[in-house]
Amino acid sequence: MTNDFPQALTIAGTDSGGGAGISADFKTMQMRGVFATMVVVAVTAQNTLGVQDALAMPPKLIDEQFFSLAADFNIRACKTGMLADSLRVKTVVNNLKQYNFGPLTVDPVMIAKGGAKLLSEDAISVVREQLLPLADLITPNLPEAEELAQMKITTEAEMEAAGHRLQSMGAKNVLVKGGHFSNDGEANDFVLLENGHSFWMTAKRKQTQNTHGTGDTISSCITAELAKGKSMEDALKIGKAYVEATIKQGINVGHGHGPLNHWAKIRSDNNEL
Ligand SMILES: Nc1ncnc2c1ncn2[C@@H]1O[C@H](COP(=O)(O)OP(=O)(O)OP(=O)(O)O)[C@@H](O)[C@H]1O
Ligand SMILES: Cc1ncc(CO)c(N)n1
Repeated sequence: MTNDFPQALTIAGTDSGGGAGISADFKTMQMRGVFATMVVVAVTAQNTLGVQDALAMPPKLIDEQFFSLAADFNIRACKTGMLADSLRVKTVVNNLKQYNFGPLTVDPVMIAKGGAKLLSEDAISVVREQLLPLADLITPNLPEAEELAQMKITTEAEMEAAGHRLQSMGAKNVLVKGGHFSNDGEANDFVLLENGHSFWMTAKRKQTQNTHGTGDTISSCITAELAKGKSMEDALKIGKAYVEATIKQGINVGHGHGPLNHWAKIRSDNNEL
């Protein structure tokens, strides 16, 4: 058997509400034509109104999920999302060092849109020192970039400076997401590539509260594209186009920060990218 259909892995937490975390990753990878697999690090009781409860998995069960996947699949790209605490970050780091699952995208998830902590305070330094250096791509939002780069970010120049700092700390490529940037009409993200080339990915900001899972969706789309063999630059551009489409072609589900429309179509579906 050839086992060559594009396969990707998400290492993250579940969202019972279906909009973020592994739920968003699976929908995104499925829509991008990639077979999705998962390592569940934590389970959350969550909906569009917030996170009601969470439980992290025993490290042994995390190890066993990695082992099961490595024993059977041909995973070509992987990503991390919610990692809960320092013990789980270390467990994931150990496994990533043991197996080759292709390029690693680290989405350093810390706080959910409603304010719930998805990563304990003491785990931030472990992410910075042990996980970030393994990353082919790191995709922080602004508060996460501030924590990891240990600097304030209030301007686009500071977004660029944070990107350079994160690269100097060991991440090969960096995407600093501007969804939290307090400017008027735009949602612009800064990209710094391994070869030193940098650029901005721009989009008009949609006025909507249905943005639950945007970070998970862009990082899992990039992971799916990398699993198909796209270059980092093309994967990033497709990720941006896809998340923009899932927001703009929105749906209404739930009573709070609603989920995205993962059925959304983008230009690259006509092979323009
Ligand atoms: N209202 C919006 N309109 C258009 N694009 C948006 C909007 N909000 C966020 N984005 C884009 O979505 C992507 C994710 O950005 P964001 O900074 O919101 O991530 P995040 O905080 O990690 O998301 P989450 O925690 O919900 O998963 C970025 O490309 C950002 O520019
Ligand atoms: C499980 C999980 N992962 C990530 C996020 C961030 O979107 C969330 N809200 N929940």
